[in-house]
Amino acid sequence: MLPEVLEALKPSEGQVVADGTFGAGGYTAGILATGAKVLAFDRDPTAIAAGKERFEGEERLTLIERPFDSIAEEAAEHAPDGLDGAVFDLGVSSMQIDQSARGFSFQKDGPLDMRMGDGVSAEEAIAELTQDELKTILWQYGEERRAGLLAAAIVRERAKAPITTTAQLAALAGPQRAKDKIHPATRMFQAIRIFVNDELGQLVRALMGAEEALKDGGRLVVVTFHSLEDRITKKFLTIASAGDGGGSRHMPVIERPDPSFTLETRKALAASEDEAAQNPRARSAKLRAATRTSAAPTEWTKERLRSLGAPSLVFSDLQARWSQH
Ligand SMILES: C[S@@+](CC[C@H](N)C(=O)[O-])C[C@H]1O[C@@H](n2cnc3c(N)ncnc32)[C@H](O)[C@@H]1O
Repeated sequence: MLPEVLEALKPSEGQVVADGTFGAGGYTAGILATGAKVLAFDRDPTAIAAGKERFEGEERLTLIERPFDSIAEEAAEHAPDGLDGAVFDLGVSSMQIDQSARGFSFQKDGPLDMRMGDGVSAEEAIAELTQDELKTILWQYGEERRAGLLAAAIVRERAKAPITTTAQLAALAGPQRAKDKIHPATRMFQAIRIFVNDELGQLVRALMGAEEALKDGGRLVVVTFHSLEDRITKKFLTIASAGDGGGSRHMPVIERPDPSFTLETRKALAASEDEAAQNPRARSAKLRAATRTSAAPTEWTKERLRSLGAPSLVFSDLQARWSQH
């Protein structure tokens, strides 16, 4: 969604923009072409190494091999006057999915890894988590209706032999039948990948970090690929821009007196028909954008988000314990 991202970010010469998800550098190249400087993050060392080669000698680019929840800290160092923009193009890159050795894909057999950067592998998680913990992960991060059944199948299987490959794990979900729109292992793989990389915790902290790091008038652009990411982003922007996103009988809207963002997209933008036709992944992409106001960041947003926005697992001891390994 590069054209839509650039339209929303509006980068220009002399500005400093963070690309939270450098990947193959497509967005970074588009931003650099406007004359802006880029602070680009990727937690994947291979993405950063390829980027150093591709952009060798580019003085307006700073490549940072760190998770993007460090955005406020890095911006304080590299852009002390604040960022003019920040973009997050969430999820895994096609480079990562296509390499079977990274273990992201159930379509190709490979070691059960799924790490974007360092940390604990999916193999270790699958070997050590309890059946209840597995069930919670599959339910909350995969919205998998068969969470209980699959957690039990994993525990039964690993009692016989260690689960070390993507094919072994995928087989537990059963074969794809003609009536299945998606492969039955899709949600299980999504859930474990999100858990292993603490993807939703990263997102929550990055949104809070962007609130801190963007200057007055700075643009925030987030491209999501599944409903959990989109819900958190939407909730955050609703909370930060006006109220708490409540409004039900159980959860009245609470207006924030000093909104830190103004919404640029009330409804998320989708990829163009052309892009969706060429790139299947783009079909589920949703872009949301907002502009930072001059209001100071507050703990208020964080507290409302915690109580309303994300699956409870994001804030749990279980997730914290495993992401600190
Ligand atoms: C969808 S790709 C980005 C593609 C990029 N926009 C481009 O034009 O090539 C996502 C990238 O973000 C990285 N990534 C995902 N989550 C991250 C995080 N929390 N911190 C840093 N990098 C992350 C992944 O390693 C991957 O390389």
